[in-house]
Amino acid sequence: MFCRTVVDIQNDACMTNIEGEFPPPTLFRQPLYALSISHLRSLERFDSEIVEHLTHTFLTTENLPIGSEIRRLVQVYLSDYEESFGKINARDAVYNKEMTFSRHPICAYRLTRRVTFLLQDLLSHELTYWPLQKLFDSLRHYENTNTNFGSRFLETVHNFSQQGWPNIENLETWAEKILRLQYVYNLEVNQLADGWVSTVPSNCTLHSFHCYEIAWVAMTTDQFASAIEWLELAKERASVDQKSSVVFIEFSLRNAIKNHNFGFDDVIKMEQGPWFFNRLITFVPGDSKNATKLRDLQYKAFKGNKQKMYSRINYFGLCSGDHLQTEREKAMLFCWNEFKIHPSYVIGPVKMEFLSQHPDIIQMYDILSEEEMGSIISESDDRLEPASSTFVGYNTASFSHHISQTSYHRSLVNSHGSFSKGRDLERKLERLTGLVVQGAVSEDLATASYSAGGHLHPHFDNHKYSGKLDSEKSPMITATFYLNDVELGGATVYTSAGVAASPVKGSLTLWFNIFNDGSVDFDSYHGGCPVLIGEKIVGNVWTNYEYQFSGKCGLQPMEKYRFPVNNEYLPKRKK
Ligand SMILES: O=C(O)CCC(=O)C(=O)O
Ligand SMILES: [Fe+2]
Repeated sequence: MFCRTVVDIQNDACMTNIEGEFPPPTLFRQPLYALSISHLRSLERFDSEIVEHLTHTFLTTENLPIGSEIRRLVQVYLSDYEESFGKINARDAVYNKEMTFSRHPICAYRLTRRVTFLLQDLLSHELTYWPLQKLFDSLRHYENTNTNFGSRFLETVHNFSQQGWPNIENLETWAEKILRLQYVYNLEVNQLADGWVSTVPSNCTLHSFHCYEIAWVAMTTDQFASAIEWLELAKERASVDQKSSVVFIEFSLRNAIKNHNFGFDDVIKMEQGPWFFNRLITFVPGDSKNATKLRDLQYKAFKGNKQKMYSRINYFGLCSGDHLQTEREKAMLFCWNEFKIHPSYVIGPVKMEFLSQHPDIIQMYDILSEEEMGSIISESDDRLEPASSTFVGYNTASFSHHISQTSYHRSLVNSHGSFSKGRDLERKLERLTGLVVQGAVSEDLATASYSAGGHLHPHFDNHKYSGKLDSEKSPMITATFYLNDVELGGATVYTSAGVAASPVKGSLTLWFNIFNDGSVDFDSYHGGCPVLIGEKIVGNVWTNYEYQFSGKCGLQPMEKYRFPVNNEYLPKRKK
């Protein structure tokens, strides 16, 4: 449960059930406003249409008498919208704008919140507190309904309601995503709240109560250091914006500090979760600002360590642009034109690059056509579903923390099934690898789509149906196709190999998940970094081992597969 303001949270009714005012419309399928960029875009379009209606009605004062509650609620909605445009007039904003809120995590948070809370306030007033369900039933007769806003407004609301209403869970997921961006990329809370995402500014800022709400989600997912930081910021902002109770925030802050200190252990601190500070926090105001986050200490101490337990640490660094390969490893990397791998490339070679040698991780560029990418993306849109833990092998990833359990598969959506261009991709992969890819050998092409804040924790690609890591069922090779340009963030990182692949549209990365004896190679451990701005859509093809090489073995166990360069295997690296 997520209350809208600090003032509300002090109110018992809010604690019981804010959703009680509007029981969730069970009739409608749950939309994915926090996960799917296309759903989010439709929310943004709806918001913009609402603003158009409201500004229009606003001009006719007799519909909204000065001093009336309905006028106040309209004003609240419009000024919330205007704020996201740097205070320009809503009427101008709505005509000038492109779809920009959906790309940006703070704007998307504000957008989702505006429709979830502010529009519902408005509707509940306008429509005399009917539960939404009833409202929608009655809207079938909206032609005869006389409202302040006119029947076209209700038509817009009605049409949107067919696809489902945003709810508190969507908003919590946005808060989780903002927390994840902060945590992985080590962003400053006050910069985020000023609308900055890494180096990119925006007009979408956060008030004291927004900061409080984010802190609340941090607390419920045990991210103590972040909870304390967001509460400190909420307190600072409340004393300026006067929009929430400083006393109440202080109360929550004491609570967060108590919880932090209760879980913190000085003796084993370097083994503790990175969501603590490096020492106990006192109740002296601002004390946490002089403490260091364990995340930072641990990163300094353990980065580049190839053991699995440090994969999370490497993930932070690689996502943030650090290179964790040694100078020797880097010296072995290069690009080349590959024309010998298949006769079809003799005249038009493929541009290839070693991102890592030993383990071989390759990126190949300009592999997909616009038509192929467009077709796959549009087909994915029709069958989005939140990623399930079995599909992407989450159960093999190491995590011991609530943050991962809850937000793990709440940050991206998958689409599977048969794609009309799926066979084309398989055929290309056969030419590029010499492996049999078509038919039962591979999983069907599956896409994963991430909106801002979406990520995939480091993991092995094990077979989607096997509960445990099983070499016979592990894909031998993974090909990840990048189907769009990501504005910022969203690299694929290999936490043991210490390298990141940029999601370049039309390219693919290719790597081996197993050794030549079929056992799993830990160097294949990888994850998808959170998207900072924009969206990321990838297509994965997993080609299995058992069909390719049953009965074959290498001269030695646990040898890595190699990728030839114009038909020649490069000399092995000396240990
Ligand atoms: O999105 C990425 O960068 C990686 C995707 C991936 O590893 C997976 O879907 O298993
Ligand atoms: Fe993967």
